[in-house]
Formats: sequence, C-alpha cells, structure tokens
Amino acid sequence: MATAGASPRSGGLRQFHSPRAWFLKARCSGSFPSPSSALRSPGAVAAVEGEVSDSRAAPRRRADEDAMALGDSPPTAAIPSPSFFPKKGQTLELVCESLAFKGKGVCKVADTGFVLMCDHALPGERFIGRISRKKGNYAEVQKLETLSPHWENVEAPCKYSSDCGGCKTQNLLYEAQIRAKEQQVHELITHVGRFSESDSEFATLFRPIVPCNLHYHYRNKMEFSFGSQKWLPRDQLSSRSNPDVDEYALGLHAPGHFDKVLHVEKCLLQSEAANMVLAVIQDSWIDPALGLSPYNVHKHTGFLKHLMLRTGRDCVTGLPQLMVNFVTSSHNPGLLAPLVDKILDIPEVVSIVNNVNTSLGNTSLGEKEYVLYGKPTITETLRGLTFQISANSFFQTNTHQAEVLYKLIEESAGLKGDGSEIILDLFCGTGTIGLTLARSVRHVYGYEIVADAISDARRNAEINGITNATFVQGDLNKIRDEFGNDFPKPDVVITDPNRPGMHMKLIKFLLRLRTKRIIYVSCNPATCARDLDYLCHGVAEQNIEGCYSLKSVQPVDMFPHTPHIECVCLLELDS
Ligand SMILES: C[S@@+](CC[C@H](N)C(=O)[O-])C[C@H]1O[C@@H](n2cnc3c(N)ncnc32)[C@H](O)[C@@H]1O
Repeated sequence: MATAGASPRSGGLRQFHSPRAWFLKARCSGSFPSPSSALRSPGAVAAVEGEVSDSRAAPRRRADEDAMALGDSPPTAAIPSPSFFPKKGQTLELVCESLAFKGKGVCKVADTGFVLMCDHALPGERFIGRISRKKGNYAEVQKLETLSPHWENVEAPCKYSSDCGGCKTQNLLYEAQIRAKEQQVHELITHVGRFSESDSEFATLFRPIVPCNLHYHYRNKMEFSFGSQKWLPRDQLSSRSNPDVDEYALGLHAPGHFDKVLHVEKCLLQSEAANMVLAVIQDSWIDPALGLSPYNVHKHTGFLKHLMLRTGRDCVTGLPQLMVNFVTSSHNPGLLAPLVDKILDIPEVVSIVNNVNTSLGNTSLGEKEYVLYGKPTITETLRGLTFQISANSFFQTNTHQAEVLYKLIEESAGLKGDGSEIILDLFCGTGTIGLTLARSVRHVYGYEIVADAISDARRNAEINGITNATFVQGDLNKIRDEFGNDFPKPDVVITDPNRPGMHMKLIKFLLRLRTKRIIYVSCNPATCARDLDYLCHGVAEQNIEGCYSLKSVQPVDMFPHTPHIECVCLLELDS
C-alpha cells in the first residue's frame, strides 16, 4: 500500500461522456433564433447518449462535476455548425424542466435540443436568462428575471436561501426535491451505469428515496468565514453606504467568490445552540474596541479567518454540546478573550478551541490547536457507539440521517452475526461504518488516506472497547498488486469513496477479489453509476469482464434543500 501523498479530493482518472436523459426531456420556450436540426439527426442523439469510457491512456482529473455529468466534448457523430450554439451574452426566455447535478436547472433550446444549465432555476419556472458561459456541448445561463414561478413553489423560510448557494431548493416543496433527486439517480444508473429498465429485476432493485425527517437544524457542523469584503446581492447594492469602502462580514462565501462573504446572522441548517453562538459573535466582533480584524485574502493581513461550530451530544444526558473553533492567522489568545467570555454564557458550549493557520491560503485546518476553554473534543453517539470529535476530524454531518444510512448499510451487508466474517471498509474516514458493524464480525480492516482520521478511528475503537478492528492509512488510488495480502479475503466490502469515485486500480482489485458482497456508499451518483457499470459489466477497453450483479440501489436524502444525494448500492458476486 502506498502512503498518503495525493489530495483526498483527487480521484479516478477517467473521462466521462455521460449520457444526458434530460437532453431528451427538457425543453425551452423562447426566442432562440434559427434552430439547427443538427441534433435531431439519429447520429446526434447517439452522440448525446454517449458512453462512459476509460481514459487511462490519457488520464485527466476533473474538478467540474457539471462537466462530468454532462460530458464536456462536443458531440462527435454530428457536430453542429457554430451558428447552432447560443452566443455568450444572448438573452433567452426559458422554461426549466428538471434538476441536474449541483441542483442546476436544465432547459433546452427550442427545436435544437441544445442544453442550458441555470443555477437557481427550478422545474416549471419560466424565466429570462442570459448565456454566461459555453462549455462544450452545453452552456450556462444566468437567471435575470422570473416570469412565472416553478411548480410546487413554497416560501423559503431563510432570507439568504437565494444567495448563499447552500440551500438551492429551499423554495421547492420537499416532496418535489426528493422526487428530483430520485429521478437523477434513476437516470444515471440507467444511462451511465447501463442497467436496463427493461430488465425484469430493475423495478425491484431501484428503491424509492429515503427522505430525511429533519428538514432544518440537521447539520452538526458549519463553517463561517470572516471577510473584509461584504458581498451584497445585486438588488441590495444600492443600499451600500459608500460603495468604495469594503465592509466587514461574517458568514458564508458568496458562490464563486473566494474573497467575498455574504453576512449571515443565522443558518437554519445548524442547531439552535450554534445559532445562539453565531448571534453573540456577530454582535461583538465588529466592536472597534476589541481590535479584531478579518483576514484579507488578497493582502494577507488581519486575524480572524473562520468560525467553525460543531454540535454533538452528551452521551449520558443526550443534551446538545457545542464546540466553537476560531481559526486565526496567528496565535493571540488575548484578542479572542472577550469573545470567549461572551459565548461562555451559552450553557451548551463545552469546548472552545483556536486553530492557528499561518498559511496564505484560506483553509480552516490549523497547524496548531490551542484549547481556550473546556475540552478539545465533543461527543456524539451513532448506532449505540460513542464517538469523540475534535475540531478537525471528519464525522457524518447529519447525525440523525447517518443513523438511517448506517442501518441501511447494515441491512445490505446481510451479516450472519456469528462473528465469522471479515469486513473490508474502504475510505473508512474515522472508522464509523466499520466500527458499528464490528460486534457482529470476526474482524474489520479499514483503509483511509487521512492520517488524523486513522488516529481518530483507532481512538474510537478504543473508547468503545472494540479490539477486532485494524485501521491503515494509505492512498487507495495508488494501491499495488500486493494490496490484499495484508488482510484475509473479506466476505463483505464496504466502499464509501468521496465524489470522484473509485480509481481504476481499485475497481480492478475488486474484480480480482471476487468477494461475495460489495456495499457501495456514494455521495455522487454519477461516479457511482460509472463504477457500478465497471464492476457489473466489465471494462471493455481493457478486456476485463464484470463479475458482480447489482441487487439494490437505495437513494437517501442526507441534506434537504441542497443538491447532494447519497446512495447505498448492493452488489453480489455472480454465481
Ligand atoms: C465520503 S467519506 C467516507 C467516510 C466514512 N466512510 C464515513 O462514513 O464517515 C470518504 C473518505 O475517503 C477518504 N479518501 C479520499 N480519497 C482517498 C484515497 N485516495 N485513499 C483513501 N482514502 C481516501 C476521505 O479522506 C474520506 O474520509
């Protein structure tokens, strides 16, 4: 096993030419001139329904997941004439038909089929949009004005929802949100994964999405930024007293602006206790008498970088516990003391820490951590186990729905419960999935790239008296042929990669391994569908056959109002 080195965000190095079912469904009304018939030709339809290909010969890393979902090469079978493409800056009247990745609304140019993606457009909404960016075989549109609202319109309870970029669908009825998510998974599994709807088993293997019962206050961690430039939505720009003077802000980064912060007094996704802390800090930090300044990402001056709020639970009383983490550019506890004094009045606060990050970048990880009050950790319970969470450790962000997710994983694992089985927990993070299953099995082996997460996993095992779990740090994108010699053949593999999905090396390992059962937990249905295709149908370009059958696909909504979708998929070895 190679040791860590690559960024955990880097991933499978394959090119995506994903199909786009919404190409066939979405429509647009409007003023687009001279529609070309290019995409009406059978060849063009074939091009938009392209296939997933392995580009190991020309590997490339993709950060833009919109492009991944849509494919970023122009259609090859019938390349439309340049006049086919809408021009940058062109204004169109559009109707949004469905939602795609990152919650972007999908529209289609009348008669041509050309796809337009628009942030904050929701199904059924008729609006005026301006082409802001062309991206291969689709273009991005900026919404200028809503002409008539979307179907299933509700009033968004949060006043920042249309600006902060987090809750993109807060003004869409929750039932419609989850329907859209379910539809996205369905389309990706059929088109990218190449699982046929006409297959008699398909109807039973595709399960309805599990909704989240908590629609608000479900996030146990929020990270706010201090900024020297307050970002104001277009319609409030005139209210700025002096447009030449920057104003300080504490809130969330305006979408697409690393240097501008939308001032936020309250976030409905975090706990009430966390909102109380945020309110107290908002009331105090701007007071000039305190001498506090936000970090300026351009000039690299200023002290306060981020405010991270984590909510856990006292394992005995079940009452909320709060950790407040100030991320600063230098160590100066005297400057933070007045803020600490004020938030100590909030009884839920049990831990106040200061992470010092002297780098020029804007990350929240500290090079050094100082405890300013109480303990360096808070606790949380999940599936009957206790977890200690430090400022920088990973923990499922929606504890309530993580219970639901882990139960589904346990059910899919179908363990005998007689302590005979071996579990391989790939991308194990702080070991939570493996540890919740450890009591029923002989041994759990967990692999993860982040060294601190591995230390947390080992500590979590100890706290819970679990001795049959081994956690190893390493990069699963760089496994060698010997990977697998360090643990007995697993009966069940759980794989929970981050958004880029699994690297081809890991896919090949799983195809060689021929384990009885794989549970693929995914936060990105596009890469999940691609990997399921490889595991079940093989890698044609490399003459490798698939050896697993897809038994179930279970979408789970972990994050209401956001575009994120989680899935639990069960694969079994072909008999
Ligand atoms: C979606 S999280 C899953 C965490 C864990 N299974 C859980 O439920 O809490 C994905 C994990 O994969 C890790 N990771 C990302 N890239 C990796 C790589 N190349 N090799 C090993 N682990 C990686 C991340 O650090 C992260 O902890």
